Amino acid sequence: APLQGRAQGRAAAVDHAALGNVDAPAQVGNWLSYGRDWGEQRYSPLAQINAGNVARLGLAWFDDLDTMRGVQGTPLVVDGVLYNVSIYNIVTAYDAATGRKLWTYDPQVGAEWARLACCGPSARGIAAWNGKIYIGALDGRLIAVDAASGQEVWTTQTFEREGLLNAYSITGAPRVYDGKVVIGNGGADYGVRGFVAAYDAETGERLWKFYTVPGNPADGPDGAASDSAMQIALPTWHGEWWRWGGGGTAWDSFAYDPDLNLVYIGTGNGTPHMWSIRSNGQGDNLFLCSIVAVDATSGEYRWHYQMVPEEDWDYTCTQPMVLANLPIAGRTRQVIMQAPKNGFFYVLDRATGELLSAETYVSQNTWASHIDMATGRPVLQPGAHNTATPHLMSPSWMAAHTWHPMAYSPQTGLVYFSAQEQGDVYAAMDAGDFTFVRHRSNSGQQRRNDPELRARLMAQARAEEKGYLLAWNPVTQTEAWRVPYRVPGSGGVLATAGNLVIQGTIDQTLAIYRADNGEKLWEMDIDQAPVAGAITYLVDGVQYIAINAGWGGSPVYNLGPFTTGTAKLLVFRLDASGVTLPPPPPPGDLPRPPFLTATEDQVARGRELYGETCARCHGPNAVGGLKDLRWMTAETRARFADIVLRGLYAERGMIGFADVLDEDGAAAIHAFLIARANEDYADASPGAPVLPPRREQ
Ligand SMILES: O=C(O)c1cc(C(=O)O)c2c(n1)C(=O)C(=O)c1cc(C(=O)O)[nH]c1-2
Ligand SMILES: [Ca+2]
Repeated sequence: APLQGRAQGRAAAVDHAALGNVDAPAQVGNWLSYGRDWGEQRYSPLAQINAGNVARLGLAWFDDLDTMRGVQGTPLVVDGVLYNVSIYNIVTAYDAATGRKLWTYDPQVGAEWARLACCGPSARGIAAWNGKIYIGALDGRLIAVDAASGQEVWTTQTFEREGLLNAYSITGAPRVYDGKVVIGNGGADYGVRGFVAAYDAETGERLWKFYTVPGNPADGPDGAASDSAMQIALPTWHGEWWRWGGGGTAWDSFAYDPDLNLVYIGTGNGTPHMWSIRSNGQGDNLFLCSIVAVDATSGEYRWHYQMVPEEDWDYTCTQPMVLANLPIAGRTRQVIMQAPKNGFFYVLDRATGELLSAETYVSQNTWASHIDMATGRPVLQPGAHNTATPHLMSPSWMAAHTWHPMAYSPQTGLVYFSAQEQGDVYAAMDAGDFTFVRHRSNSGQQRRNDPELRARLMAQARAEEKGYLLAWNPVTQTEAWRVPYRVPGSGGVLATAGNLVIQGTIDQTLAIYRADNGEKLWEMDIDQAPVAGAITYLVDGVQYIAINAGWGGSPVYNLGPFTTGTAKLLVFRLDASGVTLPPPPPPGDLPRPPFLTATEDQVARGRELYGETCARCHGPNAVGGLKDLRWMTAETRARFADIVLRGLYAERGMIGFADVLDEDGAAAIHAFLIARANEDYADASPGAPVLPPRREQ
């Protein structure tokens, strides 16, 4: 009861008007918004934990989130109460010092949303304002709950659920800017028309709506805040893109400048991915893969900068956007920075959208050689656009950097983020062969032609891949330092005034580095590879670091036999002792795969169907997903069609796919999985008995 009282009293008392100035004394110990401040710097001025003493860091408390799925959420801390969000948007309030649970709110998102959302039931964050917590649920509900009690205050449905083009979902965190809740949505890989909307934080009433791409011109204006902007966008589209929605979803990042009264929207890829199908291979397709600045009050267009004209690669510019004031060419510039999927780091003037600089941060970039500073346009590499012939693109849709939180330290002047080099093979389907299917990946990619060329290119991509923590100087556009990892897939980043940079790693650790030079100061095995960003906060004079540790989401597939414990919320402080994590489950023997009896054609068909239907959750090439399908038991194999077609495991989120697959298709996928298991069994199971022959004669 006393804790409850404290939560009530304090959550209601917070001076949220100070959110624009999170460094006001009353706010220094809090973490009030997804990126901590409206400029999304993910930099905390707290320095009690610092480079000199971080070696004394220990686990203070943890909570088992009881899932093997990826947990991407950034918690919030408001005056001693930590609000966390787990999969399916389940929100729990804890005493931030002790971990004692105060309340849990489960919005009861249906398990089918594990499939209806492109990338699993992830939730990256929640928002706080004036005694309320805001949840953007996967199924499109924007829900306000009372911060003290966890009781629902209001709910608004933000998108239509029915109809061919309504494959929307919400994975990103809502933001509250001066009493307005801003939320976007995802679905551009399936086929939607992207939009962003703002709601009154007290009532849930919609204030404005901004479409990021034009609809069917025959339908006339939308009556939305974006109507004038669509006049700019429309001439850059060709063909009949609206039949598939066009895409351009704002599925993750926003930022806000209260002085300029601008909301910055990061937009995503087109639907279908192939430009040749979507727009007859013509036009820039505004506002795909752009930063669009709109007036916070009216939602009206102010400026845009398109990073990826002619979007053709599932490149998105929804990656974190960070506002800062930087000394550039002798004067202080108000900038917005982003490191999107395409491997370039951009610095723009955030008042005007003027491009100040852009440089690639990856070692090879097959998309563009450089950005032409006179026109602001990329200079594409020869052959960058997709044709029927498979070619290797790096960066690929897997991104040189994706949603994983990025941090900027005003103390070092450096930006920190998880970078990776992961190429992939692209080939465009003939427009005439493209059929659109609701709630399925509608990429327009062709995945069967030239298998030998593909295999060679894929082998090259795997041989060249890298993952590293990058410290980048945004003024000089050069690398300051890097920490290389074994493989891609490490998580989001936090920077603090204690000269610290904090990141969960693919080696299943939490690691802390010196912010100025990258020297490793502390690392702990946590039996999980966190993808989320850490936060830090102060309660009763003690500084804590918290992180959700649960691997998943953005495709990372080369983890090898990856056994972890369940996802957990971990909280650390100096000199904590006595709290230990339960041991991870033992690896266990891999079930030996059965003989492959299918034909090569059946396996190839299965590979293609797997790529379209299963890879998002189970990992590209059947490696590293939520559940590794190479190592199914004989019992699971016997039930394969019932699981895949008839939803035997629907309550776990694996709902049936009978609407897009038939018995033959399911059998082909099974054949592909058996083929993959046979390929990998010897390596994955060292010491196992000699492999059975690959194929029965
Ligand atoms: O186009 C979209 O609407 C959309 C949505 C999402 C999402 O909502 O998670 C992702 C992507 N695209 C995407 O391209 C992508 O690489 C991606 C990775 C992840 C993730 O959770 O790790 N989500 C998404
Ligand atoms: Ca996408």
